[in-house]
Amino acid sequence: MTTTPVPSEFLPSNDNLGIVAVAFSGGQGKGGVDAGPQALIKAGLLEDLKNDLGYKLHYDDQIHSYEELIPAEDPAIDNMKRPLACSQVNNRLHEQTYAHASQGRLVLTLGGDHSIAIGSISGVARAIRERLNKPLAVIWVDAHADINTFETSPSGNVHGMPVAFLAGLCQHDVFGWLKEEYRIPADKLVYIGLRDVDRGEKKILRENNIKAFSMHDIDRHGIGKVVDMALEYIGDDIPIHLSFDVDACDPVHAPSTGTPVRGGLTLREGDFICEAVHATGKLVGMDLVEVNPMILAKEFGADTWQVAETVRTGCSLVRCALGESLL
Ligand SMILES: NC(=[NH2+])NCCC[C@H](N)C(=O)O
Ligand SMILES: [Mn+2]
Ligand SMILES: [Mn+2]
Repeated sequence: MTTTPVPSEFLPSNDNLGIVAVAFSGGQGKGGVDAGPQALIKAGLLEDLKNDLGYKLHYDDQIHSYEELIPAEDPAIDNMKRPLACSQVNNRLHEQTYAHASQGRLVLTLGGDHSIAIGSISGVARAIRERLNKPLAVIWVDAHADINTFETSPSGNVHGMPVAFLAGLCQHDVFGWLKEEYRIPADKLVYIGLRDVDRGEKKILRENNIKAFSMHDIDRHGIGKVVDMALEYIGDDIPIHLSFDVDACDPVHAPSTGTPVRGGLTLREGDFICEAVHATGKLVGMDLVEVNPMILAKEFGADTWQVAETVRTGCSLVRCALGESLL
């Protein structure tokens, strides 16, 4: 395969980092995931990025809850729960990540549930298309495929649907703002870490020939080979957005999340994926989502090791993707 590398002047200058903190939980039913960004920031993540990794941070010092965009009444439409909140928050977030990315900044979005990838990724994709005339590749690291359409979703939760909207596999008037040129091509999407995929999602993955590396593939080939294959599949000619759902990691490392699934990535496997993506030099955006400090706080109290460990895992993943090296 011959590919033209992305000209370096179009890639983010490696010291300018745009940050958007998104306290949104409406893509699913469990409260507390909106407290994720605050927990990550309180743990010192932004200081680490600034002081240890040397980034110039572009952060508005706000944890956005977008209250003004969330209607009091928001009944389900076509099986989508809280459709107006999900759409309006993502539309606003889209403008925020677009504003950073169009100025050549690498964009870090801290969630929040995974529905926010609709806004974060579409904003970056729009800027990349304008600046480079190229699509955006997405590496989606997750226990789940999040590719249900509103028709196939067993839960009606939008955090199980972002990829379907982003890849144009489903469209709905509620998300009418999500234009064609903000979307990502299904053949530049690759999954790592899948282990809990709904029946309807498997059909969508098969029918659209979407590249996916499950935990089974990681067991068989090892994480090094799987990441090599994923990066080779994308090719070296387009920028990458890394969308990391903390539940990709095993519940041993990330127990405080809304939909944990056993048999996941070790901390090192998660960190390795991030390090390898960083090493490509083509990372233009990252999401870190689904850290929910309340999940286990309810059961065991706020200061349990489970909450601290999940936050620590989230911070580690972000630092690795942004260039923390071992030596
Ligand atoms: N971002 C997540 N944690 N997604 C979990 C999705 C679970 C399930 N597949 C659903 O559609 O509801
Ligand atoms: Mn997940
Ligand atoms: Mn997810």
